[in-house]
Amino acid sequence: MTTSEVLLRVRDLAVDYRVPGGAPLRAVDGVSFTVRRGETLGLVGESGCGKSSTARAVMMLRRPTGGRIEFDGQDLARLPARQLRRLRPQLQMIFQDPASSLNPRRTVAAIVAEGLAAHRHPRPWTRLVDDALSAVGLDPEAVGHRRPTELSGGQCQRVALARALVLAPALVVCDEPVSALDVSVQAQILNLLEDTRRRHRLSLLFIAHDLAVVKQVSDRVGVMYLGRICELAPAEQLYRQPRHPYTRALLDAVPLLEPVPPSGAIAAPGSIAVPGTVPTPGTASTPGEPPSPLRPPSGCRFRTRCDRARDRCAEETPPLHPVTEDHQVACHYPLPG
Ligand SMILES: Nc1ncnc2c1ncn2[C@@H]1O[C@H](COP(=O)(O)OP(=O)(O)OP(=O)(O)O)[C@@H](O)[C@H]1O
Repeated sequence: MTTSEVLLRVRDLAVDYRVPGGAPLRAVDGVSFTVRRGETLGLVGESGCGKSSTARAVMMLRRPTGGRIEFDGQDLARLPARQLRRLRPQLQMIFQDPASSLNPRRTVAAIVAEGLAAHRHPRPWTRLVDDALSAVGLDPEAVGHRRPTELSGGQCQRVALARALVLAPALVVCDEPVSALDVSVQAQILNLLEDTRRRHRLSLLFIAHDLAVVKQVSDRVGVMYLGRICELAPAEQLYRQPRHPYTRALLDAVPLLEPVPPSGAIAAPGSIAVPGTVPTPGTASTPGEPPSPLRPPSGCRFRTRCDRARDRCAEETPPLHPVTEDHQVACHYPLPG
């Protein structure tokens, strides 16, 4: 992969939180990945594994404790404040709960213009705001003067995306962008994100706990467990042939989407309704709860829940290493390929 293909390179990222009495909580520990230009990288894992902390660090909303975040070749943590401010429009984020991330007292048009004002974009803004709203499938005439409380959850997430797009970003970090939405609306927003990525040649860092959702939009997927990436691979490969026992357990525990058989089955309640697909329930589940990040297990962090664990897993931390080109696994005893 050449440097020019990579838009974001995260190296050995660490994020700590202060907690009362004792050592800090390390929420992200040695995470490395790249996001290529025009690519969607999915990050998936159970609640508390460090996905949002990674996202906030990439956005420099929280200063990393260690490691590097290189955006277009520049290390964000070491950039002078003025240069970081100049880069900001290129890095945008959309959040889980669209309604609460939008100011309820402002009109939709004013919300979409917020970034233009913050970055002192020369006026007039009307055309840019209207174009951004149209790009996310909203009629500027119909919604521009409304307030978020008058809109549905799906419409609010479209407004949040328009607010990001109006600044012509190169990277949009999406932190659980559909998990607060109704199932039928989720599919529309995922399709919109995919369509927007293609049309604007955006890179997306797409974070979700739902494997089916991540599968639908991602080119490559990183699986996180207790602050670390345990597997990183092209989406199709990861879902077809996971090599880490944790990824296998996650996949076995959830319904995923498969092509509809010729007879045309109906999607089960609670699944994502994507035309031409139907969920296939798995059998196994991930045993037990993840350990606390305050006291992670020695060696491999997954070993306390892994039925393949041996002595070595408690003694040595498995590094993320390639098992095939583009497919990396952090496991001493990966599943057969
Ligand atoms: N501000 C904070 N102070 C202390 N601990 C925190 C803080 N934010 C997150 N954590 C802890 O850091 C760990 C990682 O949290 P994070 O929110 O990044 O995970 P996540 O995978 O995004 O989970 P979720 O999907 O539930 O948000 C968790 O143990 C969490 O309790």
